[in-house]
Amino acid sequence: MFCRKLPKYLVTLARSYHRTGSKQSLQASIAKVPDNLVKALAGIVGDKNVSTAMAVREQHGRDESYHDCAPPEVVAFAESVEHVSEVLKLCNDAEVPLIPFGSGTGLEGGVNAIRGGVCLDVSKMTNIISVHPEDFDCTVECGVTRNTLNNYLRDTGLWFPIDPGADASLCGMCATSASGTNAVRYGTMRENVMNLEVVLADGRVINTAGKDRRTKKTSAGYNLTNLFVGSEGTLGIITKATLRLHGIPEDTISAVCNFQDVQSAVDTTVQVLQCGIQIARIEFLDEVSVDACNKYSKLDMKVAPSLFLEFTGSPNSLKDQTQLVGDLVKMNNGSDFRWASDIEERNHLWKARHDILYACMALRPGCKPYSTDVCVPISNLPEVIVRSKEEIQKAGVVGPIVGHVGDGNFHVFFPVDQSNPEEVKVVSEVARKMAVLALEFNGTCTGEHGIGMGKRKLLEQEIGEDGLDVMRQIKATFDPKGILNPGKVFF
Ligand SMILES: Cc1cc2c(cc1C)N(C[C@H](O)[C@H](O)[C@H](O)COP(=O)(O)OP(=O)(O)OC[C@H]1O[C@@H](n3cnc4c(N)ncnc43)[C@H](O)[C@@H]1O)c1[nH]c(=O)[nH]c(=O)c1N2
Ligand SMILES: O=C(O)C(=O)Cc1ccccc1
Ligand SMILES: [Mn+2]
Repeated sequence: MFCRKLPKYLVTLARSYHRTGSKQSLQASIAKVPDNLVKALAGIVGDKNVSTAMAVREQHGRDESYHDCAPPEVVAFAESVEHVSEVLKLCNDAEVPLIPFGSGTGLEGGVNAIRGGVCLDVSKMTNIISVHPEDFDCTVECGVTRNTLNNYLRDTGLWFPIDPGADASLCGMCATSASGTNAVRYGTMRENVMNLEVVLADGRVINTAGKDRRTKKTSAGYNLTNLFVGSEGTLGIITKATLRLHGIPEDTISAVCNFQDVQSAVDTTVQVLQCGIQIARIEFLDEVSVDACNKYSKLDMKVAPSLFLEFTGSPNSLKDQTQLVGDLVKMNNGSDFRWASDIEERNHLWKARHDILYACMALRPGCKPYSTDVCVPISNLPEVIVRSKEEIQKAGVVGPIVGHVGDGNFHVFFPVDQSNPEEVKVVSEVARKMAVLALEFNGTCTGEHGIGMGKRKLLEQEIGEDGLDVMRQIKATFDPKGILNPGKVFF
């Protein structure tokens, strides 16, 4: 087993834990940020950019998931890469944890300061540095969100298609390797990032593909860019991203259709892909999700397992695609399509799909989302979804299913009352069983939300002990003192 010297704050933490043996004392002994470090932070980013106010700390101590809020000791707002570099040097020298914060929309507790320390909020770094329409690329600072970028690009005829429902920061999306409904057509962040500017734990600034490089392909050495994509703030702070852009399609049509059972909806999806149809989006909703969606987004869809689809291209190609998919739907005893071709109707449909997390939360007001995120090879998807649904029913819990089924990726939303440990336990057990099932079917426990706090145990099962050791060695190379987002990805 790979081993390294514990950082100072962890030694104190471990000692105190062993003395009293309780979780409470573990929390109470979380690293304190000394006053002189708070002053030094203010010296770097300015007084107005440092806060120890409880409201600000609490805002930064949680994301949109069910994980308990763990506020950092202090929040600093960076306005430049120089700020980020100086703050990192300071925290690294003092061996104080540092947690990057993008826009806090994550779903795995990535920003929760479970070991205290400094939260570095990068949302004020919002420059769009360059757009090269002729090369289909752009470079943005870390705080730019995907909607801001797409509004900026409007007149160029280009867009950045990766769309987690939330208006997340683009570098937060790099950090979690996000995707969403468009991934079936455009890939995930991994396929759409060309270069990253990253500040390392010791304050050095690197460009993962070399300064100012923005090529569609490279075979120059190791793929550092993709090492940082999905690193969840544990290897460095991403301060700039060079991203691939795409042309806005000529024509778009959306549609909804429904099926008698889950199996037929998912079988249709698999057949669409196996026929090589270049579908733009194909999303599955089970009957519980459709019901939640109807109520929350004022739709009147039939309450049945359904597919939301989108086709893009020239008028002729749209005709061919829709005809072929229509035939496949009929073959699987699906209903006729309900088409949405005008832009308002389409936007309403996709807004409803993107709001599904909130629609599910409205099923049990006051509850927080405990969500699963398994992804399997497409041919294994029907069996994994059907068996997961059986597990949910056996446990007697509410668990609407939505899926980016074209990627073999789906979510179950369990609304949980965080203050009821018994309920959290039941739900965690169903979620664990589902993840193990996905692993048995050659899948992953997380297609797009990341490991964060909730899936650390599953990572070992997925990657294996030796694989995890290599990951720890990489972590130790980039962050020898273990200050960057400690307790995430690994225990
Ligand atoms: C309603 C809704 C719907 C969805 C989702 C959320 C919500 C609220 N998500 C999840 C979420 O939007 C996604 O994980 C984003 O990539 C998070 O980006 P933030 O900027 O909010 O990162 P956030 O601030 O939440 O941080 C996430 C992690 O990245 C790290 N981090 C943030 N900025 C960093 C930086 N500049 N450098 C290094 N590390 C950094 C943080 O430390 C943390 O570990 C999602 N996701 C998805 O993939 N597909 C989906 O379909 C959806 N759907
Ligand atoms: O909407 C999505 O695709 C998400 O990733 C968020 C989510 C997670 C779990 C259930 C519903 C929505
Ligand atoms: Mn999703």
